[in-house]
Amino acid sequence: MYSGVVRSTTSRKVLTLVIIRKGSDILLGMKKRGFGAGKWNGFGGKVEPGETILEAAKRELQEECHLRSDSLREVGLIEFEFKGDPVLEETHVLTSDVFEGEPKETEEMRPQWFSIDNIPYHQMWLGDKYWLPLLIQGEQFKGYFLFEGEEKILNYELKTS
Ligand SMILES: Nc1nc2c([nH]c(=O)n2[C@H]2C[C@H](O)[C@@H](COP(=O)(O)OP(=O)(O)OP(=O)(O)O)O2)c(=O)[nH]1
Repeated sequence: MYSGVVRSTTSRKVLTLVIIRKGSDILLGMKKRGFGAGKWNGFGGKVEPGETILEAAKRELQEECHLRSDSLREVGLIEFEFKGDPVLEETHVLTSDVFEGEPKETEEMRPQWFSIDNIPYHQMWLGDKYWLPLLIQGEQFKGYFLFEGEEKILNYELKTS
């Protein structure tokens, strides 16, 4: 947690977010329902009790787009906070370019490959344009984003390690 940031959070939700790469493409999914619906995003969700981060990331990748990967690496950790919401979302970002299967649409996500030169940032979470380029460059990073609603960032911090 960063110094100097005043927090009023009382609990944490641990989440995963997987970005699969293939050459100069990344795989995103259009979220069809629930939190973040209508946005392109990586694949992920809540870590269930008794699961490791890695197990949860693999499970969500398979559930949401039918890809399997035994080579996911954690490269980023981002805390998302929403003003007025006491829950801090601790999001573990993992990536790999080794996977099995073909991306397949599910009830949750419609997957699509995007060139890294043509990422649809205008239809993604607002903070993604800050940290996703770091992942693409192969960097490891830690970040914090304070949102007001879904469409405004009040404050953010991002550093590479
Ligand atoms: N790219 C991006 N992803 C985000 C942001 N904030 C945020 O929670 N996410 C990710 C983390 C998770 O992968 C996902 C939210 O997970 P969730 O567990 O609430 O979604 P869900 O309702 O589909 O949950 P589940 O049932 O699949 O576990 O969105 C953000 O600002 N940018």
